[in-house]
Order: sequence, then structure tokens, then C-alpha cells
Amino acid sequence: MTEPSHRIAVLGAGSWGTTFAKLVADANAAADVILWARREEVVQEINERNTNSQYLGDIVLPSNISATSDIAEALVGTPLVVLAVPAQSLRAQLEAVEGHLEPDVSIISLMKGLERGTDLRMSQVISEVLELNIDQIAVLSGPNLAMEIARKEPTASVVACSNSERAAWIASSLVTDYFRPYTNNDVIGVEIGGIVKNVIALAVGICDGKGMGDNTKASVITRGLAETTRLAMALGGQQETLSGLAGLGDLVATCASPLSRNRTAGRLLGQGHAVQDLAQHMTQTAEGTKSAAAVLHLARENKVDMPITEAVVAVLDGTLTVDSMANKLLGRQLKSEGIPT
Ligand SMILES: NC(=O)c1ccc[n+]([C@@H]2O[C@H](COP(=O)([O-])OP(=O)(O)OC[C@H]3O[C@@H](n4cnc5c(N)ncnc54)[C@H](O)[C@@H]3O)[C@@H](O)[C@H]2O)c1
Ligand SMILES: O=P(O)(O)OC[C@H](O)CO
Repeated sequence: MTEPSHRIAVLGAGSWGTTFAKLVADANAAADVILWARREEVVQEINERNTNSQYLGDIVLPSNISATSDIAEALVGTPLVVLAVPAQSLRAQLEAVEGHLEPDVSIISLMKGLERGTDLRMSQVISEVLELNIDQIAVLSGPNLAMEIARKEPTASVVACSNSERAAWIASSLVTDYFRPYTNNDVIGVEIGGIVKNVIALAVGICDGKGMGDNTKASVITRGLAETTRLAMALGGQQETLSGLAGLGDLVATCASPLSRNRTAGRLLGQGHAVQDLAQHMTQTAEGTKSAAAVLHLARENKVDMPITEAVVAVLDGTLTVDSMANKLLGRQLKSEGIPT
């Protein structure tokens, strides 16, 4: 694990998968970057025109990216594999990957979701389905809105892996003049930060849609971070991880940006659109809408109080109106500001 790989595969050609393939290709000009897409027309556009216009408009992809819809072709001889499909489709996707991986493969998970029905984090799903050592799986998370990175606007991120040497090797293969990866061995804290910020961004979006101001949104963001930190710590994550790029950093970016699909979904709900109608207005993945119930279930299993998540889940399942959300949150018993309980 001393040199960046000369063949890197990215599975999932949506907005983050395509942007990440571009980043990896920029960082490793001598490498062949293989981007796996489900749809043949996306493969054709990438190979013939070096664009993926549905997700990245007219941004031109580096010439060392090629696309395929054949998983086996994408994975053969590839020591570094990046996964960027919607969280709820990961398990099925991995079943197609099984049997095609190199023995000492390193996996990077870009996904920010919790699996419904099992409450498993993406690194846990990967380890379970592919029967890999947890040391082979890294997660990357941080304030990383795809379109800004595709435009080469500077940002930082976190590569988390229980194996520090592998985290450092992966980070070293992602360095460009617009992307700075830090390393961390707190995989739980990094993943939980990325998962729960999507739920908090839904709440902030609802505030936006209701025309509420910055005091309200700052309160939701800050208390959202408190409940995220409580859950991460209950699961074995570290408090300082949640003060870092994958916690506070990503929460601020997502809650502040009109590019965020989760904040957008929340804004639509706040404006009175029904949950069932969100798909008509948004074609891209808003993971928080799918993961929120699993986050709440995991929190209850671990006796962690997550009132904002609870309110978002109630709005999503139709048992709370967006108009009643503020009363529900403000009417709770007073307590100390600290993180625990
Ligand atoms: N877009 C971002 O800015 C961003 C940044 C960081 C992390 N993420 C995370 O990355 C993951 C992927 O998000 P995205 O933004 O690329 O989503 P997206 O909606 O832009 O694209 C998803 C891609 O997955 C494909 N897909 C959909 N259903 C599938 C299935 N059943 N099996 C296989 N492929 C399927 C789609 O065709 C598309 O290519 C999410 O977990 C998201 O939270 C996104
Ligand atoms: O567009 P969102 O809401 O999925 O957020 C994208 C990234 O996770 C921001 O870091």
C-alpha cells in the first residue's frame, strides 16, 4: 500500500459518484478510473462526450475516466473500489460485486445513509455482504457538496478507517489542489455524522419552507449536532469527531446550501408539499427521507434522546404536521445544554 493504484473503480454514476471519479482522476493522472453506471445511455455519454449531463451539466470529465455497465469489467485487477449508490440499494448492489473483487481490495464508502430494517451503517453492510475484514473498508465524509467539488471549489474531507496505514494510503491518493483529505480511525463517528446531518437538514429545510429565520435554523443545527453526538457516542464514536469536518463541517454545509437535496426536500415539506410528492420535484437521492426512521429506531434501541429526529420522522410518516413541529420541540421539559442524555 505504498503507491496510488493505477486502476480505480467507482460504482455509481450519480452526482457524487461521477464527481468523485473526476476527483480521483485529477488526483491520479496516470491511473485508469473506471466508472460503473447502471444505464447504458450514461455509459455512452461519458465515453463519447466526457460528460454526465443529468448530474453535472456541461462539466468535462478527465480523459482517464472510462465508463462501463459491466461490474466484472469494472472490478478486474482493481485494488481500490469506491461505492456511491443510494444507501437502500447498497446490499443488492454488493450482491453483484461479490466474487469479482481482488483479495486485498480496499473499499471506500461514500454513502451517507443507514439501512432500513437492519439499522446498519454502510461499512457494516459492506463488511457483512462481502465478508471483508473491517480494516479493508474506509468511509469518506465531510462538507462535500458534489457540484462544488466538480467545479474544483476547495474543500476538505475525512477518510476514516480502523487501519491507520490504509486510511493514510487512501488519503494520499485523493489529494488535489482543491481537495484535502484528513484521516481518522473513528469510523462510527464519521459515518453517524454523515447519516444524521441529512435528517437535521430536513428539519432546517422545513424551517426554510415555513419562512423561519436564522435564529431558528441555528438552534436546530446546534441541537441537531448535540443529538448526533449523543448517538455517535452511545455507539462507540468519539465526541471530537462530531466537532470536525464529518460532523459540524458537513452539518453546516448541508443545512446552509441550496445545493443540498436533503435541505431542499425539507423546504418542499415546509412549503406544504406531501411526502409522497417529493419524488415529482426531485430526481436525486435525499438520503435523510429514507434513513430517518432507522436513525430513530437505532437511537431508541440505545436509549438516546433525539427529539429533532423524532419530529422529522413524525412529519415523514404523517403523524405530525410541519405547523406543529415547533410546538412539539419547544414544549419539551427544560434541561441542561450538555451533550449526555
Ligand atoms: N451528491 C452529493 O453532494 C453527495 C456528497 C456526499 C455524499 N453523498 C452520498 O453519496 C450517495 C450517492 O448519492 P448521489 O448524490 O450520487 O445520488 P444521485 O441520486 O445523484 O445518484 C445515485 C446513482 O445511483 C444510481 N442508482 C439508483 N438506484 C440504484 C440501484 N437500485 N442500484 C444501483 N444504482 C442505483 C442512480 O442511477 C444514480 O446513478 C448517497 O448516500 C449520498 O448521501 C452525496
Ligand atoms: O445534497 P445532500 O443533502 O445529499 O448533501 C450532500 C453532501 O452530503 C454534503 O456534504
